[in-house]
Amino acid sequence: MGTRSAPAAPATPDLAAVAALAPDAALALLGSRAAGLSAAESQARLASFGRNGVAAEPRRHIIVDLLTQLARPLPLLLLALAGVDVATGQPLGAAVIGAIVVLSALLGIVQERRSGSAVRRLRALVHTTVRALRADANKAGDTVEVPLEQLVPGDVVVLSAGDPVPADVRFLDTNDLFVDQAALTGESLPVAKHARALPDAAARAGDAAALANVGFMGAHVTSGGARALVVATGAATGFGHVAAALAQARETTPFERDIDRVIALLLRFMALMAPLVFVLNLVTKHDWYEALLFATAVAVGLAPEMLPMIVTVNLARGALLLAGRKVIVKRLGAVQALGAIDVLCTDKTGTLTQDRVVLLKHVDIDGRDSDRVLDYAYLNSRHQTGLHNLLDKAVLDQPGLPARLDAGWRKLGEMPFDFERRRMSVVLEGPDGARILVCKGAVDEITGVCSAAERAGARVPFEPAHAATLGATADGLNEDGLRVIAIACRTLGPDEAIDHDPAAERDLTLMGYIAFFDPPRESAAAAIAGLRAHGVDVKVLSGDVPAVCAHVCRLVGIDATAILDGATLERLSDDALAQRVATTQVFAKLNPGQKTRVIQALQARGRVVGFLGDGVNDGPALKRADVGIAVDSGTDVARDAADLVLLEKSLLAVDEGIAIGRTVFGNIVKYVRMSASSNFGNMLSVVGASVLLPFLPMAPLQVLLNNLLYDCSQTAVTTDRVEAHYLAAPRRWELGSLRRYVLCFGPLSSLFDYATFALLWFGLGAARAPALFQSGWFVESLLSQALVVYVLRASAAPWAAVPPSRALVAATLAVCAAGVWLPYAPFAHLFGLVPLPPGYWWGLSAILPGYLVLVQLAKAALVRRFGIDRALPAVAAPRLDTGTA
Ligand SMILES: Nc1ncnc2c1ncn2[C@@H]1O[C@H](COP(=O)(O)OP(=O)(O)OP(=O)(O)O)[C@@H](O)[C@H]1O
Ligand SMILES: [Mg+2]
Repeated sequence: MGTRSAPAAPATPDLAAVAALAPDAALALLGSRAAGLSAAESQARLASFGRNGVAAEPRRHIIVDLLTQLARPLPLLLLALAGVDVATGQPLGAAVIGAIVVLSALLGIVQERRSGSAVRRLRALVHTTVRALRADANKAGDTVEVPLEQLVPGDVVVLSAGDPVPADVRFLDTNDLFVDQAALTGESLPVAKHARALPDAAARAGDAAALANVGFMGAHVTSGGARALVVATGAATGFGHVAAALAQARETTPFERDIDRVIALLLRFMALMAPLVFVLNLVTKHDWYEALLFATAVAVGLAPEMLPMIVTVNLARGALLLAGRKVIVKRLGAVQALGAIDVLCTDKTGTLTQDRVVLLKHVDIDGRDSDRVLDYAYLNSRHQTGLHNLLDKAVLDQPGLPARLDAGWRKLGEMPFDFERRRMSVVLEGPDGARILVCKGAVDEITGVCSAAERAGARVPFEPAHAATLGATADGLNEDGLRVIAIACRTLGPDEAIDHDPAAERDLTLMGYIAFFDPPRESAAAAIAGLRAHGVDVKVLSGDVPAVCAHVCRLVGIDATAILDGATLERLSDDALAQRVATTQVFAKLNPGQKTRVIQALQARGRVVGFLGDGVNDGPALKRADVGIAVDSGTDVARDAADLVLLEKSLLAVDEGIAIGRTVFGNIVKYVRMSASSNFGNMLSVVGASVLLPFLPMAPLQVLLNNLLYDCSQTAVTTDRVEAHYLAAPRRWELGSLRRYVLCFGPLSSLFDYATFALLWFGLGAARAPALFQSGWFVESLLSQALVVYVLRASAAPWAAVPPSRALVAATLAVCAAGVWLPYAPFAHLFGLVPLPPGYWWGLSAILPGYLVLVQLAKAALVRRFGIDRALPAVAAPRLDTGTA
């Protein structure tokens, strides 16, 4: 097969214009051909059109990163001051300021980059691929798996049920294609698509969603198949901006907003204090330049510049730990959110139950074995082109059937499955030429469209009188925990048209039932008990009937006494539903929209909700939940919508993941509390010293250096262990407890600063030696902040608490050693540091332990008075109803 020379990549054409063209003309317009692009063409186009992603973060050069870091008010101010230094003939000072500014920016960049690339590597493990035709493939019509992000306009892709529509596409040929574009247009039912030209498409350009021969990025194929031409990718897609907006909206979790609030709070504090420090020093020392320099340095010390970086590093560490448990993080914020969830909602099949469903029975309406029922079930599963789920697979796996039924039957039409109708039909022509509609689906949804039943070979009308006896068979199977699917048929009239209209599902004859054994996973009961022990409620959101849900729930230890079904839920107002979700653990017969409503109702009650699912019908719920968790073996739609992907289907991994998320959260809280209190303490000392002293209490450069060293040591907090109570229950951020913390430990640390001042001033004659005073405070401040971490990191006493991580110990030792050594370093004079007399060290050896002991006493008092940070309002423990597993 010859490949023509690569056509030039055209600009992205208008989708409506392409819709108006015949398939061949559409291919030509995009410079493509039916056999697809060649590998080289696709490469070239990828370079000019860019990746097919809405939120593609370009990899920036480190210099660009550095410049962005520096282009913020504080670094700019500092660099301006360095400029003043140069102008006033102090190049050394300028160099040191410059070095410190660049160093602290680099520290942030390096950490964030390391985290970023780790997360990107992990994400690459779960990317979605599409089958694309390659003009230069070995065999015409061969497809290659192409990562979704690498699709380009002109690519020809092959789509089938369960596939996401990977870009904006023009269908080239279709085979009973139905597409669900609810996420984009709000139509809840799948819409039929075809490949014919729509000459008037341009006139309806405003109503792109109505175009029946195009598919939109963000939709997915519910049934049938198609070959499609990629027209627009990435941000150029019609809904690219919508998707980008959605992605954006999703980025800020309550936790992230809390972090932003803390940052805003600290910035306000800084904005208040820095001018005050400037004025105080100006008034007392009459040197505006020194005062400005000092106030700026203080501002740098107070700026929460490291906080975003610490949060990112913490989350990335969590993501790596989760990867070790075979859980892949797609959105970094989800690590913390996973630790925060207090309800886990889960789908039933494949999560609580095993991946294998076994067909146990095929019976007529009276419960007698019937091969005819199985035959019809097989014909339906065999010819339907929607996703083959576990039920279809179990039917198709029946031995012996294919040989008997594969010959002689021809498919004429199909009414694909959807989660509103809960049934699907195929229209077939039998070996005898008769045309028959075969329908299978949920029992109520089938009997609703039946007017008769087959009993002992005869067709009996469907009268209310024996509706009860009819139901009894299905109910009996359900009671045994079997999933039941009803089978019904209708012979079509000779002139009855065949199309995709589900209205043809009427006047059916109920043939009987097929029943499946869907055993629970061995690990499910233990995992659910574990989740509950960790303060996480487990709720089941299923599309199946109440009886089957109840059966499975009993086996895995979920209380199923009160089951809310979809129809009842539909009648409840949002408020009423919010009431009901509190006491209900099991929700049955839900459609995808109702799964979402349950999650919203829980969120309205202030719950943090995780959702675990694997089906196409779980997509909206996965998006809506605070953390959407999909399984790798599930549908692409589910994996796309999820924040976390389980490589191994196991609830145990979720339970372990929650502990990791909580550790991350615990360490972030730890960092915020410690740095906020030490900042506050430093402020109290600086303000007092500014008023009392005739010189600056610490040279501006020393303030900067001190801050840099402390920040370095604090990054190791991300590796620390957290206390058991942090793991035991979900915790929420509490600004109240942060305030308490800061108001208690800030003044305490300041108290010991003043003790140091007194020692230096009265004991060591620093009144006439500013450099000695400044060096003395520099060392005390650094050591006390680095060491107090060991008291504040846990609510238990240091000797009783969980041991600190080795990295934290190493970082603290390094910083303390640096602090002791710096006054004696060969370059000490650059920072205005001078050697300290023995008297100072003696004094310090009393001040530091005194400080640590007092902090421990104060902390113990706080814990006694307010408890270890208040946990969430206790979740009413559900009654454990353990059946026999
Ligand atoms: N392949 C199928 N053929 C016919 N009917 C089906 C098929 N798949 C599902 N149904 C019907 O639709 C109902 C809802 O589908 P499904 O069980 O997949 O929903 P779900 O919410 O994912 O439930 P689960 O919690 O069991 O995973 C099923 O109980 C069944 O009655
Ligand atoms: Mg399911």
